[in-house]
Amino acid sequence: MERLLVLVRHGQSDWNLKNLFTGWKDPDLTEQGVAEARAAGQRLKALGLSFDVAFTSALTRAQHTCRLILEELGQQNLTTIRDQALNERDYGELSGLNKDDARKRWGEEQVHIWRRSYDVPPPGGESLKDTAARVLPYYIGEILPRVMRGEKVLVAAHGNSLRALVMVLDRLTPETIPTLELATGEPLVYRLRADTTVESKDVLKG
Ligand SMILES: O=C(O)[C@H](O)COP(=O)(O)O
Repeated sequence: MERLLVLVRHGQSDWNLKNLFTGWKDPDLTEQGVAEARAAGQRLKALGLSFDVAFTSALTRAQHTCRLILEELGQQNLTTIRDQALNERDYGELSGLNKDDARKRWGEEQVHIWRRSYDVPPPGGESLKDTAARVLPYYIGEILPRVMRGEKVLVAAHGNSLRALVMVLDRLTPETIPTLELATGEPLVYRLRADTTVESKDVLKG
């Protein structure tokens, strides 16, 4: 039985383009982001993949990405489950600030720690550990059981909500997680074993 799980970070958003911390703010995709999402769908289609269910967050950029991928696959009517458990990390007081301005104000190193460390939250926001504490129970309770039943599952979400998931799938540690970067619109195709661990991982680059 195939146990297929595909993770995709949304395409470029308006605030990615403007270099702003986004978090739970809700900008839509840019034109480039739309093209990235469609290209992701095309790459999945080229591999002959299709899905039985899709999951996305409560935020527009991820939902839009999910819709465009499904459109490219000819699966626009597929059951799509939205849940804020899959939302981007809450960036707290950084939300809406320019990332370069933040580096000038707090220093390169501090901003990098907020963005990429495992357990240091940005002011008023969520660390990756906090994000994992909502993403992983949702994965275990809602997503993984479907994968294990043989349903082919698409998850369209965010840089940090997916980093929390990839950390577990790829067995990264608090020490190695800071180097993990997820590109926009680049599907990660996982196949799982019967014991839920990863049998294979393919990154569909453009
Ligand atoms: O929320 C954001 O600002 C981005 O989507 C992800 O930000 P990061 O690259 O700082 O993790």
